[in-house]
Amino acid sequence: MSMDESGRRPRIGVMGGTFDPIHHGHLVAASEVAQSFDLDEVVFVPTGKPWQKHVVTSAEHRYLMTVIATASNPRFTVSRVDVDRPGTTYTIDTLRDIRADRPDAELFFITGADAVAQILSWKDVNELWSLAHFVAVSRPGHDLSISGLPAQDVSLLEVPALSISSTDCRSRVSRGYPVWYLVPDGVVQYISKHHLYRSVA
Ligand SMILES: Nc1ncnc2c1ncn2[C@@H]1O[C@H](COP(=O)(O)OP(=O)(O)OP(=O)(O)O)[C@@H](O)[C@H]1O
Ligand SMILES: O=C(O)c1ccc[n+]([C@@H]2O[C@H](COP(=O)([O-])O)[C@@H](O)[C@H]2O)c1
Repeated sequence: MSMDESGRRPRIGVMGGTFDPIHHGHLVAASEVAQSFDLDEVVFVPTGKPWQKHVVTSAEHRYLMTVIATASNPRFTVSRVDVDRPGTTYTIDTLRDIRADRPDAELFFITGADAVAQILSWKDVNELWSLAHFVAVSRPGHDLSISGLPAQDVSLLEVPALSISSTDCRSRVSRGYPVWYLVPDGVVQYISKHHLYRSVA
């Protein structure tokens, strides 16, 4: 996608996450930011090897569940940059790779309230602000605060509260509880077909 006839730069959201599994909290957050920030596209970027999270499932399964969950939305796409890059996943590399792919675009990195609270611990945090505008969305159970972060580079957005987490989805599957309506139908079927989360919480 390049600049349109009016000279407007494409506005691209980047939704990074471990997505183990992807759920409706992620999808609503991306959809709301797309609406509020007039985005042309949201690129979902499943992590390869996140360093601040215990990952249960292979990157390939998490990537495929993300593709299934986003397939019906013409403005949602999925990138393999983090899955394919060897080594630990850092957002600084994610944003550099997406920028290299979309040199014309304005990037908006989407994070939930829990993730943004940790952002000062992220690799090369002071360089992140020049690569993207950050949008921190509300999440039940977490205070939405951006104190200590550069105000011109970070926005706050209230989104419909969905009290869903991947941890809870994994736990429910392992206990034999349904995850229908917490994750997209295709993801329910993918989890069942590949016997994911049967013995993990
Ligand atoms: N219910 C939700 N509402 C708003 N934002 C969310 C929600 N769930 C996750 N996010 C945000 O989506 C991004 C990716 O989240 P992630 O894939 O780690 O899911 P998670 O549910 O937090 O996973 P886990 O329970 O395994 O820690 C993060 O920025 C996170 O804050
Ligand atoms: O760059 C970092 O150091 C860093 C540390 C923790 C999380 N992140 C990113 O934040 C996003 C959400 O991560 P997570 O672990 O909550 O799924 C995802 O894109 C991660 O790559 C990035």
